[in-house]
Amino acid sequence: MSGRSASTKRLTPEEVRRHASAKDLFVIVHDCVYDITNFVEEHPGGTDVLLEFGGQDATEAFEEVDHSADARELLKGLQVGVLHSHVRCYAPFEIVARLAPH
Ligand code: HEM
Repeated sequence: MSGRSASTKRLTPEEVRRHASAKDLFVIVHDCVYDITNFVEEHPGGTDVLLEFGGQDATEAFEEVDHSADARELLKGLQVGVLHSHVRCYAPFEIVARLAPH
């Protein structure tokens, strides 16, 4: 296999910041980069909040709302990369799994 898969592509914050419009929208959550362009219209919390965080780090806002496991699973399919300083990142559903008692 050659090259990196989409989910391990490394992006700088500057690169992520270029995707900040409704037609091309990335957000960072826990150092993972997600393309939420096709999800914006379906977001139960509305389009405005997502646009507000377009191209930026939405981790705190995402966690403050206490999103469900479904919301966390949803992000799984939307990952396009990882912040440049990281080899990999943990998606929100993985973080929950790691925090859960064994
Ligand atoms: C970036 C990825 C995001 C995804 C995939 C996502 C997904 C979802 C989903 C599936 C729900 C329905 C309730 C649930 O299952 O928890 C929801 C609700 C909500 N989200 Fe998000 N969300 C995201 C980001 C954000 C951000 C950055 C905010 C900023 C504050 C936000 C604010 C809300 C609010 C306020 C609700 C509650 C809506 C209501 O019940 O009336 N979300 N989100």
